[in-house]
Amino acid sequence: MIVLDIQKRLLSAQGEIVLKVNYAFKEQDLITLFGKSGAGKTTILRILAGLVEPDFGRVQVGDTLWFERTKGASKPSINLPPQKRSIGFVFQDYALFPNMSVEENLYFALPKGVDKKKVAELLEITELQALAKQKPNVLSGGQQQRVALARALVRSPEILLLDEPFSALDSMMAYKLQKELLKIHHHFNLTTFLVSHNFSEVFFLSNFVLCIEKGRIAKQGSPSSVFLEDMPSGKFRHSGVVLEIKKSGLVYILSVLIGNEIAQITAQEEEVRNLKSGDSVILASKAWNPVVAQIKNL
Ligand SMILES: Nc1ncnc2c1ncn2[C@@H]1O[C@H](COP(=O)(O)OP(=O)(O)OP(=O)(O)O)[C@@H](O)[C@H]1O
Repeated sequence: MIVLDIQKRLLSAQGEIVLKVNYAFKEQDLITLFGKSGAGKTTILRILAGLVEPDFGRVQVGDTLWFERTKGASKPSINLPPQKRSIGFVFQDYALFPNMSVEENLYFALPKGVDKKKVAELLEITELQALAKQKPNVLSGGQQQRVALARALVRSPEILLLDEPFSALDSMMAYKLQKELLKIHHHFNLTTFLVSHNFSEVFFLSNFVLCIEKGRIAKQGSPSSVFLEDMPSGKFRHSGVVLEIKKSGLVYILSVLIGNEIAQITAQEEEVRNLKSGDSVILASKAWNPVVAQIKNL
């Protein structure tokens, strides 16, 4: 279990909010932190990493306390520094060293005494061997992201923290890397915390979602239990994003992007009345007919 039982006062543009999280996460889950901008998602990652100190509370990983400070105490009784926490993280801007090659970026993160084979293994699993001698500035965004991911894994962390790692990538590249992330998550038995705003990403990757609203847990559970209440059930169910809604005679033709594929279905006026391009939807089947339902943002 990873226990996060913390409180921290945050200063937001709307004034002060209190980040208050008390949850025991299952190890080896892929957990998405979901919520509006400013809700406190990144701060949760930073508290886990030891980069931000809660006002009081406890962070415990398995039997080890990483942080503990009782309410009213003048200082924490335990506060492991980031380098002592078994954590790897990848932020949106990748933060690679521009003057070092791909493999040098990885060697730099390798702890003393660890076999250099670890770097070779990670270059192989992230399919970066051919680019090992290149500098980051000649790599595509997706390749740089893969280097950042490989570097985060050099210290064999138990926990991987990802702050919107796919948001700067086009949808094809993001999908490819998401598949790779799943492979890595299982291969290294990681517990992964991912901050994401993207529904297809949440459904494709995570088995647990924590919705944060103004610093509090608003909802938690599997992606379908959190986002698909009152949604149609059916033999197939895919989440996607509406690209286009066109009227064709008495019905509407809806183009929906699901992963990298565009699906076109016919829909009735009542199904599309409140929909617009960019909305997230679920496509399902009811008595062999496709139906569409909007996913409501929290
Ligand atoms: N160390 C800190 N002390 C006080 N306030 C902070 C601290 N770090 C962040 N904040 C504030 O807390 C609020 C939540 O920030 P955070 O980055 O966690 O939000 P978020 O949910 O990740 O948002 P986004 O999706 O926009 O990245 C922000 O208003 C921020 O200014």
